[in-house]
Amino acid sequence: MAKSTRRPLMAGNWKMNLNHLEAIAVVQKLAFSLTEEDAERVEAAVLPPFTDIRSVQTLVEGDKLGVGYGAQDISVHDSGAHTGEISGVFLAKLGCTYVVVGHSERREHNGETDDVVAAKVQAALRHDLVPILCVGEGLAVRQDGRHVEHTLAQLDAALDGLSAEQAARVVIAYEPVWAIGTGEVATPDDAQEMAAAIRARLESLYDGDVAATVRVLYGGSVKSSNITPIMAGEDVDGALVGGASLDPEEFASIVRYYRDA
Ligand SMILES: O=C[C@H](O)COP(=O)(O)O
Repeated sequence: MAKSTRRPLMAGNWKMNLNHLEAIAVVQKLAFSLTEEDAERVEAAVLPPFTDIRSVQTLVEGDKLGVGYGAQDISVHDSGAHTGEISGVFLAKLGCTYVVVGHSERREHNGETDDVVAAKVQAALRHDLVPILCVGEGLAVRQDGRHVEHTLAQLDAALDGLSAEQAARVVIAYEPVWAIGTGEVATPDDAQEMAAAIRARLESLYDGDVAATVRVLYGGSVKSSNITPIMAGEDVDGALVGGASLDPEEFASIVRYYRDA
């Protein structure tokens, strides 16, 4: 299956930015900036803080906006005595399509191990949410030339025990940690190298169309000025965008990357 059969996804991870009122303004501006052609060619989604999701849902559903949405994290549990945790049951009820799992910030600052990440992938799938599974190496690993091995080990751990049908529903985001929020963007060749390695690993793990259908995103200092060459990679199907997704016009320009392709 060729790249052209996979619908590009531009997902904006707002991280801990924008309150629920600001979220409404940003989503309205984003939807206003996107044309019908943009929406047909590229899927655009925002991943706001939990406290914004209800507002985004009301706006998107009420005005039938062509913008998807999801959450930035999910509990491994479905209910019970887990203070501060957010269940996939609640996210599904709020109409979320996506949930970010295994972001490097959570791995590093919240102690999320490969086992926790795998449990979160399973929690997402249990509630029909699409996990955007983040994998990627830090600077020292890259400098040692072990970036492919490291990233594929994270991938193997996160997908452990999934059936082909489950794996086919996952979106994978390759995010080299050294390129996140630093302005240091991986080259288009770096992004393509890892996206191809991820797809080859899926091919070896699963029969059928899994490797050909799974979307592999790149994340790390993506902007409208660098997205088009990154998207030229045969195995790169979109981007997980942090800082640049907070500006609706800039994010809309990223969604419109194809106009410069
Ligand atoms: O989830 C998004 C990534 O961490 C990239 O963030 P950034 O675009 O601000 O570098």
